[in-house]
Amino acid sequence: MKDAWSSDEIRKAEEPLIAAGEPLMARAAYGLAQVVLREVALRRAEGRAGTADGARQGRARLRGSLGSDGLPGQARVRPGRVVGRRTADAGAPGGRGDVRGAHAVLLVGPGNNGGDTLFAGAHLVRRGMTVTAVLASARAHEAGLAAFRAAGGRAASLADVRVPAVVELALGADVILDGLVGVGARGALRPPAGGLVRALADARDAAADRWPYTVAVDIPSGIGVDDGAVPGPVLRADRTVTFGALKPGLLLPPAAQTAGEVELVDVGFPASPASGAARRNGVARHAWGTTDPAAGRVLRLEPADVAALWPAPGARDHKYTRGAVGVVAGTSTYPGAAVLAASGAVLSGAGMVRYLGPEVVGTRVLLARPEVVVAGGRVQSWVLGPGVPALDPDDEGPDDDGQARRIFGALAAVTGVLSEDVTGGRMPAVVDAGALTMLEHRLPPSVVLTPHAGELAELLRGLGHEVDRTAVEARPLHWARTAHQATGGTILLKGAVTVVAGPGDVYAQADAPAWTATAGAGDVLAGILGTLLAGRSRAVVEDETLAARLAAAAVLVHGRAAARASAGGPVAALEIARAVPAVVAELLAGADPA
Ligand SMILES: NC(=O)C1=CN([C@@H]2O[C@H](COP(=O)(O)OP(=O)(O)OC[C@H]3O[C@@H](n4cnc5c(N)ncnc54)[C@H](O)[C@@H]3O)[C@@H](O)[C@H]2O)[C@@H](O)CC1
Ligand SMILES: Nc1ncnc2c1ncn2[C@@H]1O[C@H](COP(=O)(O)OP(=O)(O)O)[C@@H](O)[C@H]1O
Ligand SMILES: [K+]
Repeated sequence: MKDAWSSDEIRKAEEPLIAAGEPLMARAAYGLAQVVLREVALRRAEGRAGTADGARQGRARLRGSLGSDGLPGQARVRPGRVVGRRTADAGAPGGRGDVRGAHAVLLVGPGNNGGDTLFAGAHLVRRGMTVTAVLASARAHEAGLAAFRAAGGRAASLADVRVPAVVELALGADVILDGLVGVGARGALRPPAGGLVRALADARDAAADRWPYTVAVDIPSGIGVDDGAVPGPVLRADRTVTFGALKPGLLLPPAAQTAGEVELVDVGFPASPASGAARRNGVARHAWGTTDPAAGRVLRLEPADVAALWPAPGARDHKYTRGAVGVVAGTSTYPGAAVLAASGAVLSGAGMVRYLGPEVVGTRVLLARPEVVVAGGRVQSWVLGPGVPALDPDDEGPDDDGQARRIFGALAAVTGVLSEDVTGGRMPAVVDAGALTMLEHRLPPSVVLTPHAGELAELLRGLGHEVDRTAVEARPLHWARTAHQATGGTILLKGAVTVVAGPGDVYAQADAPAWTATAGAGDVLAGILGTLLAGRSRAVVEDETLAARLAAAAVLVHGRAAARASAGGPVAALEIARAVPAVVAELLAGADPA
């Protein structure tokens, strides 16, 4: 599990170590320099191994690895992907490659983030690189600047060289280090750093793959460290080298999409933040109800976590103990969603899937998945709403084949409004698509709402918030938490990075390739989640934080299945469902089904 520490927790971790004289900055700078040396050497070596044109190719390969649209990854790299922990002085794999003559440009701010960058720059100079530091403020870290100059680095003030000249300098470099601000940043980058970064970001967009490899120091300068916002200009990085612990903004959208691959340098922090034990004992729950973006941890599940959560059957299980999923999805106009949701549920291993809906749709579901029982009966979770039109209060007789009536009935049951005798009682549910417009009662956290940004904006508007899709995309964590507080339900906000917010920790999952953004993919996810909730139905009702964990697990499996089905190319929603069994098998076997 990836665990992000807030800027306050970073400070609290640093204080005793600095007081004890631990050389944190030296470790950070050394680790940063090793990564830069490794990446520069790697790209050079790749170029040299090529044709007679190798030298030129080598130079081209030193350039950034983002797509021409600027988004990291798209089909190639998952946004905000976090690569393994690396100790500052271990291995130094890049240390042995030839980097002589390569040119680095350092963007240096006034604080310790600039200090890290200058000390790292000194290492690069000593390894034979030509390094130019652009000092964006009147102040710079004194000892760092002295060490950099003593090593032979050149430093120029932004006030003297001006922004256009820095852009030219950057375009001619092999690698750029963004050390303007780190965890001490507050709000959008102010002038002159803000203007410099805006110009560099524009130049990066225009230059596309001719832009130099860009490394963010600790964080991409200008992101919201704790909430993942992008309040102003940010120079997107190919790689972020972060110190001591991950920061929430490196996991959360939209900031995570500016970080490239994230690499952690161990500077000697403890294994968990100082407040971690207290938070795990429920302080986050007490803090719940505030809009403090730092309340609750920001986590990312990894394959081993999902394997531990997955309700794999034992020898004594039978289909009823494993959980039946009730699916209310699709209408005669939109029958496909029913097939996709039911397939997602069946192929993730439900004991049984029951389908409730018009006969014509039930027939199609049976044709695709003969395992489905097209009849009512006891279930352990509901999947409500895929392919069901939104409720229109002005339309007296919606053309929904009675699906809204069925959904209202199930929602009354899962919220405890109807008695157990009639319906089976409180149980977990997935509320998707049209069912998101049918919420009448306060929800328990065992009900997981699965909107995309547009649907969440609509839901929030119905609750009196002035918000549109763009606003939700700008602050997904904030709006997911707001919706959780307003409805009581757990919110799974879909996107390239999916955010899950419930009564406790927040999950930010980045498992799917961009090809997943295709009609019907969300219906499959609803089915997968329905199976996970049914498999642990009672526990989900009893432990109010479990639904969010299972929701994050469903997102991981869905994303990995999409990646497998895509194999770098287009993917159809039903193929995502078909890839689920192999992904689950690999997870349970302890493998990483990347
Ligand atoms: N304290 C330490 O010994 C360590 C700190 N580390 C580094 O130190 C960083 C934190 O250092 P600092 O606390 O000095 O803070 P930063 O260097 O992150 O930034 C603070 C400086 O930036 C300015 N600033 C803040 N917000 C700004 C904005 N929106 N626009 C423009 N300027 C802004 C402030 O006026 C201040 O001068 C970490 O991110 C990390 O890189 C690492 O070296 C590990 C050890
Ligand atoms: N850019 C992206 N990269 C990766 N996954 C994405 C991206 N955009 C959307 N997704 C995922 O694709 C799925 C789309 O679901 P949704 O919008 O509900 O579609 P539908 O309702 O048609 O099934 C979600 O799982 C979402 O997280
Ligand atoms: K930075």
